[in-house]
This record gives sequence, structure tokens and C-alpha cells, in this order.
Amino acid sequence: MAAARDIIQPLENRAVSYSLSVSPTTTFHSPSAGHGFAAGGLPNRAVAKALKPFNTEDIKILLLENVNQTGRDVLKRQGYQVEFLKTSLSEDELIEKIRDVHVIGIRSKTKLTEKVLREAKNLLVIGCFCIGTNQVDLAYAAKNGIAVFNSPFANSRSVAELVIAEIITLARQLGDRSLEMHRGTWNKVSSKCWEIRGKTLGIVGYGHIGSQLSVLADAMGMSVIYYDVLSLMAIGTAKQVPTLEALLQEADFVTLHVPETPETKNMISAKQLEQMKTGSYLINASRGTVVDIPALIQAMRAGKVAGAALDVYPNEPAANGDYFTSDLNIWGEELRSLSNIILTPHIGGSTEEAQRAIGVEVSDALVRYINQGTTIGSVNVPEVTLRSLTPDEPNHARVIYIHRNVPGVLRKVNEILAEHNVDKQISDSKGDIAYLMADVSDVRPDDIKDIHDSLNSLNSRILTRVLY
Ligand SMILES: NC(=O)C1=CN([C@@H]2O[C@H](COP(=O)(O)OP(=O)(O)OC[C@H]3O[C@@H](n4cnc5c(N)ncnc54)[C@H](O)[C@@H]3O)[C@@H](O)[C@H]2O)C=CC1
Ligand SMILES: O=C(O)CCC(=O)C(=O)O
Repeated sequence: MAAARDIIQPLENRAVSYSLSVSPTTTFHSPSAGHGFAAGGLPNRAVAKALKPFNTEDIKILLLENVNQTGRDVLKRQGYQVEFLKTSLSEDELIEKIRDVHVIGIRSKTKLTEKVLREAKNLLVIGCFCIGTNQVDLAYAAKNGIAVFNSPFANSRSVAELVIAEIITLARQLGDRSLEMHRGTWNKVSSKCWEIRGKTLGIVGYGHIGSQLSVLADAMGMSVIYYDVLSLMAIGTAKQVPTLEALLQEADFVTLHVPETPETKNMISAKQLEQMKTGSYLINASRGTVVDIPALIQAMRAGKVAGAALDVYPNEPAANGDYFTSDLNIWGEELRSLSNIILTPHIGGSTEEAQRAIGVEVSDALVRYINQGTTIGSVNVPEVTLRSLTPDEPNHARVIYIHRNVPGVLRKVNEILAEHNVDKQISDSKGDIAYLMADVSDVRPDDIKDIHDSLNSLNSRILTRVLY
């Protein structure tokens, strides 16, 4: 709790030092259009009042891992201070840098563990410019009032298209033929090269990517079966199978699209590889921990698995360069020596289309959260929004109170707000965390500090923000 208190202090100290008469500065712009809504979820035709008890240039943002220019532009247009790095950072470097910032933007490589987040005394919000959020300790972040946003499906199509390319590439041994030609070797063979038409694709995890892939594979004449822990509607002629084993026994190509969880760790290991058809293929573009790679190497050596495509690895380098060696993953050399294996550097979602869309989507969510307090799309705190205040509502304040989900809090909050006119209020909870927003009218500058300090003194408090 002490950490949460510290997190907001610098921002809020500045907040209460600005007078209500300071109108939004010319540096404020609504988030870039494209989704049809202005900040706070109002249709574009209505003008949302820019809430911000701070100079936008006080907000410090650290963007790692080469976040797309579109995302940087959205944030810079707000006047925020944006520091941009192409790579991820080592844990020590990250701890040093994160102390100072209000917002951090990452992709899949930066690990925001409890150890790192403990140092993030000013951090309000994390943007994952990707789908996966396994690299962030979501529970610790929520407990400390740090909201996390991601982009749930902007790169799904890119991953699905890569997998289609890999299915054909493996079936025709294209990787090997191409390498041979690069070395000057002409090797025209048809043995163990196949059409994919009529073959069975087994999709493990039928979510955004799995189901998109299902449509593409169906259109190419493949039979699609899938296994998922949820009972999900089949698309086209696809069929859900009851167990992973059933899928492995029937599929010619097995492709993995599950998140990284304790349950999916080594989901494909020696036993599962043994259950696969002899001469079948394995594709993993989910997370590196899902496949036991030494077991895969064995299965390929034994001829059980005829080919594999891997886009993700248990250890991935923080930057581009000659780092994919046995120093990084002990089996690196052995893996590289296998035939008919496609190794790609975690590029499933790396297309211009996906990265541009993700940049805008996540940055917009960050701007809405910073400037308006709305949490729609957050993966770790309750999703809450209120209709935006408009410029013809002067002397209004928006109260945001993130608190522990314990009995009696609303009564105490409403006692504090009771002296004012509460125009609208919403509250929701997720596990131990609750998020309350209220728009209060007829607020004088002194009231803002009072409201803030009174809420801050409640035992249940995780983080208080008052925007006006
Ligand atoms: N290689 C790359 O560049 C990319 C990799 N990814 C990875 O792909 C994963 C999947 O992405 P989406 O399809 O968007 O996720 P999603 O959340 O839409 O779908 C995941 C599906 O897996 C199922 N699932 C979860 N645990 C399971 C288990 N133990 N057994 C069977 N099914 C299980 C879920 O019920 C869900 O239907 C992401 O979590 C991410 O790790 C995502 C984007 C790009
Ligand atoms: O593009 C990236 O950096 C990560 C892609 C990915 O794995 C994801 O979106 O979960």
C-alpha cells in the first residue's frame, strides 16, 4: 500500500497546485480518430472536455521494444514526454528507468515482474503493445492501482497468415530447398512433399488467432479440428474435439495458439509428441514455454515429427543481433542443425498493418486512462467508463478511487462526496480490486484538494486521482 501511495504522490501534488481556471492547454488533442470515438468514449460529434489536473508535458512515458511510430505520435500529440528505445532492457536498467515514469509501453520481451514494479513508484499504467500479457505481473499491478492495457486482436490475422505460409513451407520442405539453392545445390525431389488440400489441421486454442486460422485453412481445402478448454462455436466445417490427445492422434499439422499459463507450460512434451501421427508437423507461434524443445528435437531426430516451425522460444534476446546461440538456450545449436525446421524471431505479429493498428489502439487506451480515467479494455482492473464531461460543464471534477474490494467503502466515499452534487457515479470490482468513478459538479478549487485528501486517508485506498 505504501508503494501505491507513493505512486500517485508526485502527480497529485502537481495536480492540486494548479488552479481550476487553468484551461486545457493548447497541447491537448483528442486521441487520433479511427475508432470513431473521442477520448472518454463520446461519439466524435460531441466534444469531450479534456480533463487533466497536470501539464501534459509532466507525464513521462517510456516506450521500449520499438513501439510503432503511430503509437508514439498519438502520445506525443498529447504533449507527454516520450522516451523511445528500440530494444528491451535488462532488469537492472529497467528498474533504474521505471522509477521515474508514469507510463511504460512494452511488447512481449520486457518482463514487468513484482521486483521491477515495486520500484515503479510513479507508474499509473502499462501498455502492452501486443496480445500477450504474460510478461507482466498483472495481479501485483492491480493491487497497486496500475492498470494494464493490451491490443487483443490487432495482430491475430498476421499470425494466422504466417501459420498458413508455414504449413505449405513445411509440407513442401521449402526452407531446406531454398537453403540448398543458396549454397548452389540443385535438389529436385518430390519424396515426402505434400499438398495441404485434404490434410487435417489441428488447432490447439481456438481463440482470436486459432479461429482466424481456421477460416483460412478451411478455404484452402484442409479439414480443421480444434481443441480448447472452452466449448466454442465451430467456424465453417471445423470440428471441436474433446481432448488434446484426440487432436494429436488425428492431425497432420498441429498448431498452438494458447496463452502462456501454468497449464500450458510444456503442453507439448515427449508424451504428446508420441501421440502425434508419424510424419506430422508441429507449429508453435504462441509462447516458447508451451513446447518442450529438447523433446521436439528428439521426436524430429526419430522421424516422428517430419517438420516444425517455431516463432517463439523460452529465452528470447532483448535486441536484434547474433544472439540466438546455445548461450541463450542450451539446445540452440542442436535445433538449428535439424532439417525441415523453420525458425523465425518472434515475428508472428510483425507486419506493418498489425504494428500500426496496435500503436494507435494501445496509445489511445493509455491517453483515455491518463486523461479521463476510463478503463475499458484493461486486462487487470475492472472495466469502467463514464460519459465524458463537456466544455459546457465548468467547475466539475472527476474523482477516481481505486480501492480494496472490502465492505463499507462506498458509504465512506459517498460521505466524502455528499457535500457536492454527484452528477454520475459508477463502480465495479474484479477480485480484490474495485474501481470507482464519480463526476462531481459545483466544485471550487479548494474542494478538489479536500476531496482528494479525504479519499486518500481512507484505509481502503489504493490510488486516488482527481481530474478536472
Ligand atoms: N508469435 C506472435 O508474434 C504472437 C503470439 N501470440 C500468442 O498467441 C496466444 C493466443 O492468442 P489469441 O488467439 O489472441 O488468444 P485468445 O485468448 O483469443 O485465445 C486463446 C485460446 O486458448 C484457449 N486456452 C487457454 N488455455 C488452454 C489450454 N490449457 N488448453 C487448450 N486451450 C486453452 C482459450 O480458451 C482461448 O480460446 C497469445 O496468448 C500470445 O501468447 C499472439 C500474438 C502474436
Ligand atoms: O510483436 C511482438 O512483440 C509480440 C507479439 C506477441 O507475441 C503478442 O502479441 O502476444
